[in-house]
This record gives sequence, C-alpha cells and structure tokens, in this order.
Amino acid sequence: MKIDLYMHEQPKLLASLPTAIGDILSRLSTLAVKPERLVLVGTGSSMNALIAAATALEQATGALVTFKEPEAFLHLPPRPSAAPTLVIAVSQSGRSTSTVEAVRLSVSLGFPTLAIVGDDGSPLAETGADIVLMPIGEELAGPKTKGYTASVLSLLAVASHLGGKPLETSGLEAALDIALAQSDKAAQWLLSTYGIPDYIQVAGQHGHVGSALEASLKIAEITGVPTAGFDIEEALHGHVYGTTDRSLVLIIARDAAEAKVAANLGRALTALGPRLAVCNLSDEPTPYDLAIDWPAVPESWADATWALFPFQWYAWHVARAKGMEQPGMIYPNLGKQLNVKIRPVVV
Ligand SMILES: O=P(O)(O)OC[C@H]1O[C@](O)(CO)[C@@H](O)[C@@H]1O
Repeated sequence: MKIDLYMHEQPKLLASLPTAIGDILSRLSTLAVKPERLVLVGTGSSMNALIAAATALEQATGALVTFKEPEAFLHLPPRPSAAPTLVIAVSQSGRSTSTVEAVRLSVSLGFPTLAIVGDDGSPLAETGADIVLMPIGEELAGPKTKGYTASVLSLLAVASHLGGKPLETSGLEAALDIALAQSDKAAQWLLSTYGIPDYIQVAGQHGHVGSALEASLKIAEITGVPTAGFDIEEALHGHVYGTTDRSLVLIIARDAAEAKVAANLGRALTALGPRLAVCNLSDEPTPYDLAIDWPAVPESWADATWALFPFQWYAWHVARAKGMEQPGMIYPNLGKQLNVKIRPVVV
C-alpha cells in the first residue's frame, strides 16, 4: 500500500473527473428527474463524502436530505412517497456488505437508485442500481485518500448535473498541485511544532462536517492517535473542553465568518494550553492558519474535495514519526476479522 503515491495522483485525477463522468451522468435515467427527497447511503469514508457533498446536493435540488448508514437503511427503508425520491449510495470498493444489501433493497423497493463505485467488477455494480464508476484506478482496501476526494467530487458533479450548472475545472490541476505540495509542508510544520498530540480534534461546518469526520477518521486509521470530528458548533458547545495542553484542535474554516469564530476559539483555547491550527479556505486570515494557497474557484463549489489534503499528509507524517515506514491501516488485519466486506472470489 502506497498512500503517498495515491495522494500524489489526486490533482490530475480530480481535475479530469467531472468531465470523465459527465457523459455517464447525462445518460442516467435516475438523474432525469429532480428529486424532492434524497436518501444518502454509505459508511466510513463514503458516508463522510456524502456528508461533505450534501449541502451542494440540497442547494442544487431543494430536496429534503436524509443520511442512512446501510444497516439503518435496511432496518428502516424510506416509505413510498409521491415525492420524487433518489437514493444515492457510495462505496469505493463496492464490497461493503451492508451497503450492497441496502442498495439491493432500494432497487427492489422501486426507488431510483444511483451507486457511485470505484470497481465496476464489484457486487455493488451488479445490484441493478444506476452505476457511476469513478475512473481513479487502483486503491487497495485500506485508508482511502484519492478514493475519498474522488467520491466527494463525483457527488458534487451529480449535484451540478441536477442543478444544471456545469463544474468549472480549468486551471484546477495546477492549482491542486500547489495546494497538495503546500499541504505536505504544512503537515510537517504541524508535526515539528507540536509533536505527536495525545488527542486530535477536527471541526468544520456545513459540508465540512464531512471533511472533519474524514480528517479525524484518516488520522485515527493511519496513526492510532485518538481523534474525533465534530460540527464547529458542537466543538464550541462542549467538545473543546476535552482537550489538554498536549492536544491539537484543527478547525476547517470555509468563509470569513467561520474564520473569525476559529480565531476567537484559537485565542481563548491556546491561552489555556491546547494547541490549535486552522485549515483556512476563506479570504479572512487568522493567526493560526496553515500556509496553503487554495484553488480559487467560483462559489467554493468543491473545496470539500481538497480540504482533506493537509490532513492526509499529517496522518502520513505522524505515522512515519511513530516509526511506520510505509503507513497504512494501524491494525492492518483487523478489517478481515470484522467481516464488513464481501471478499473477491479467488479462482
Ligand atoms: O467505500 P467502501 O468501500 O464501502 O468502504 C467503507 C469503509 O470501509 C473501510 O474500507 C473499512 O472496511 C473503510 O476504510 C471505508 O471507509
């Protein structure tokens, strides 16, 4: 497993992805009608991608959005309704057992069902759902990096298709190359300045709740350091109290108002001991900003895609500092024992 190589592939893959899947989206019958109810199904990184893209999906359609972990969907599927409903499932491997079962149930109940998947030979691709294949090549099971960012961007492409506003990607690859390289440096700076924290808390708002959850998941999976991800409001209303002078709080700020909240939290919290840095996607600087120039794109439409770059690198560098030469899952064999995936048939 070579997470750093997968991370390096992201600028090129992401910049070409909306065009690469554009044709497929325009041919899918499930996307011919604007939904009034959207049910989003996935688990782990795939659920985080759904949360990260949900704001854009809601804005594009005006639909009421519901999130369902696959087991929750199986337990309580949506009731039939006169309101046009669209079920969107994401599974990069296409092998998460409960996601595959939930998609089968959704199809059998007659809901228009779209599945976004990274492997067209997987069981998910054979459920009868409309399939969008993410053309991102191999990423073996383990901590997802390009699979996550591509899932977010595929969902944003679905949102832009439903909203009738094409995604503008000119100049994106070069801008992402810069952001990725600067994210690597910013992650090294975080590590050399604050060492390995006893706890890492990540918070964001709106779609960036998904980014915060994914950032905390990635760091936990790869480094074994305790982490959590929250909505900024939840952090302010209590969770920042659960930090020590060896903890690191990472805030994702999407606009000027969020940057001001992050700066205020930084002043108040760092005076008490905990450390704080801001992944600042806005034009409002704070004293805690990671030094990253983000792509300038209209309406911040896709910043949930690349906001993960510094967190991916931070996980990688912390794992290396902990002695893992080639970082991967901190417990590489645990997944097999948990039976959460349909294993490929070996002939
Ligand atoms: O997107 P998929 O392939 O359904 O995987 C969901 C989750 O399952 C895992 O592969 C663990 O089994 C996670 O890394 C991932 O976030």
